[in-house]
Amino acid sequence: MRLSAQNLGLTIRGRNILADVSLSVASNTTLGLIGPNGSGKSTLLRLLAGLQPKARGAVQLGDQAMARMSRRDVARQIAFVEQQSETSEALKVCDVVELGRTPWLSPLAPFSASDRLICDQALARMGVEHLAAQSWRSLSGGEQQRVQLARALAQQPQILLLDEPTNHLDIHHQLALLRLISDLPVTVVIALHDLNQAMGCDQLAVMEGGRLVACGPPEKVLTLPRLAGVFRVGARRLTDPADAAGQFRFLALES
Ligand SMILES: Nc1ncnc2c1ncn2[C@@H]1O[C@H](COP(=O)(O)OP(=O)(O)OP(=O)(O)O)[C@@H](O)[C@H]1O
Repeated sequence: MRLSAQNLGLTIRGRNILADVSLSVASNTTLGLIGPNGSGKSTLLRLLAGLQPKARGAVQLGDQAMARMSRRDVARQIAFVEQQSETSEALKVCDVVELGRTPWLSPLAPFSASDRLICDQALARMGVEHLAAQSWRSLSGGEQQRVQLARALAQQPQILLLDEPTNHLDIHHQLALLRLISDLPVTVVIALHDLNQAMGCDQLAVMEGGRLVACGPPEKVLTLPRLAGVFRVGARRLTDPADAAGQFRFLALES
C-alpha cells in the first residue's frame, strides 16, 4: 500500500517542530528516515501514524485520507514501533504480542485459534518464542524491542513505521531484522542512525531542523557534501573487494 503525506507540520508552543514535509512511499518499498538528533524523525513518524492531533497537513493510505478513517481502520493498516514503548510492565510477552491482534477483534470475532497462530508465528519470526511466558519487565532492552516488533508483525499491517528499531539489538539481530524488513511484503518507513545500514533502503529521506531536505535513491541522497553539511562528518566510500559492496568510513571534521 502506498503511503503519502502532504505538507505535514507541527508547531508546539510557538516552535516549528516539523514544517512542510511531503513524501510518498511506493507500495512494498522501504524508506529510510535519517537525520541528526532532534531533526524531527520521530515526530514525522508519529504524524504518519496519525498520533498527533495538532498536526497540519494530510496523510493518505493508498487512496484513503487518514483523517476520514476510524482509528480501528488505521490500526488495521499501520503498525508503529516507537523508540520507547509504553507497554504495561505487568504484562507477559505473549500478552504484548496478542495486543497486535486488537484491531482485528470484535465481540463477533473474539481471539481465535488463527489469532493464536499469527501471534506464535510473529514470536517465532522475531526469535522470542522462548520468552512467551516471561514477564515484560524481566526482558533486556533488545528482547523488549524484538517483542514490540513481534507485536507489530502480529498486527499484519500493510504499512510498518519503525523508530530506530535496531538501537538495542546485537549485530546478529540487527542484520536479521533488516533482512526480515526487506523480505516482508509491506511498505516500511524506518528511522535509522546507522548510515551504512540506511544505504540498504530503497529510498532515503533526510531530515534537518524539522524539514525534509532530500529524498531519493540512497546513492543520490547520501553524497559527501550532504554528509558534511547535515551530519557534520567527513566520509570515504570504501569498496569490499569480495563483492564490490560499498561502505562509508566516517571521519570527524575539524570544528
Ligand atoms: N512534545 C514536544 N514538545 C516540545 N518539543 C518537542 C516535542 N516533541 C518533540 N520536540 C522537539 O522536536 C525536535 C525533534 O524531535 P524528534 O524526537 O522528532 O527528533 P529525532 O530526529 O527523532 O531525534 P533523535 O535522533 O534524537 O531520536 C526536538 O528538538 C525535540 O526536543
